[in-house]
Amino acid sequence: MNFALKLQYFCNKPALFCCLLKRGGSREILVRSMSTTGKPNVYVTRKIPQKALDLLQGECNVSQWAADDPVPRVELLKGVKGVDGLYCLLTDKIDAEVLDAAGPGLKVVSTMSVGYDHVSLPELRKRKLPLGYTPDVLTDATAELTVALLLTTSRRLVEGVHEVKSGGWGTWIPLWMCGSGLSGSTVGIVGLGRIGAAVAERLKPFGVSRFLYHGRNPKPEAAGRVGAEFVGLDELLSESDFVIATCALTPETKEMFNKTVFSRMKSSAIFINTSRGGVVHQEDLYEALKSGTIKAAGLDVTTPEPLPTDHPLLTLDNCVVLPHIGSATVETRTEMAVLAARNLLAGLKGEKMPAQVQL
Ligand SMILES: O=C(O)C(=O)CO
Repeated sequence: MNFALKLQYFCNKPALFCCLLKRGGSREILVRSMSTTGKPNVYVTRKIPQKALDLLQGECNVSQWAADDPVPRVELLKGVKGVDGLYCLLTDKIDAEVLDAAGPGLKVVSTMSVGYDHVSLPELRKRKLPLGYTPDVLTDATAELTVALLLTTSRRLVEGVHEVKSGGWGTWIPLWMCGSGLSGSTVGIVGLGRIGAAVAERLKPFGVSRFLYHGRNPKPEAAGRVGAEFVGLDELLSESDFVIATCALTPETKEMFNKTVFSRMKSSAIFINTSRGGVVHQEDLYEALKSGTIKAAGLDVTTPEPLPTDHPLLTLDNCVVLPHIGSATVETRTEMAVLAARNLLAGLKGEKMPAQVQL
């Protein structure tokens, strides 16, 4: 929607008073809608799918950073002032400062993501604030992308396409552009949660011979579906041909994939990360890829995001980097946005949310 349409759209809403501020470009527009109807006030930190916005606007007065770029911190701190509910994204750091800026009327925080490492749980606990998130609805899309990234990396698809376009494709050569196959391989999954288990189920038909997994606790039900063995991290690293990170980012997993961990993997190992960039020590990964300590890596997540275009990882042929698109199907992103809206609405009423984090 362009600026003029946006203005019209919000001003057409009954009982809403609109104020739009254009800040040097149509991508940075703050939409404020205020009402005297006694509905709860909520702040939405980004432009979100219309279906979710409609749900919120049906029951709330919505203020929104209606742009595709993340809300600047200073605007976030202003925008949350006095709201009852906060609808945020994984790019927004929700900490004591934001919660204090919102004030004592804040009843609920809802994030349009399954990961919630951007939200300070101790600060929520302190304030007895519930947190909504979006598990399940993105499992299939993220597992699908993980498999796609694994195959892209292991079969060197990006390099291959580049060779075709650049004239590097000469003739059929027996060992040219050879990668690694999944058939008969051992796959190690760090974090056999919903997404990790869905990845394993999708990889099984490729003829993987062994699945190993590591995490805080054994997951007998998910593991049973693919015959995965719960093992210590060292065993997983030394035995796996593919190491896949699908664990949450927590203080325990922060930068766990470091020099020591890479040195314990096979030199033929391929590392895939679709969880959070923060689980990887990126300088160590670069060294491991450059030196041949491991064979290749496929990353859907990095630190920071976006990864600067001059980042050393982007100079490597054996590293495939995607722009955090694990859950990026239209259906999935819409479902995530709607679930986050439903969570927020339930939290505002003091009801149990459809998907609430156990704090
Ligand atoms: O929901 C999340 O946590 C994501 O990373 C979206 O892809």
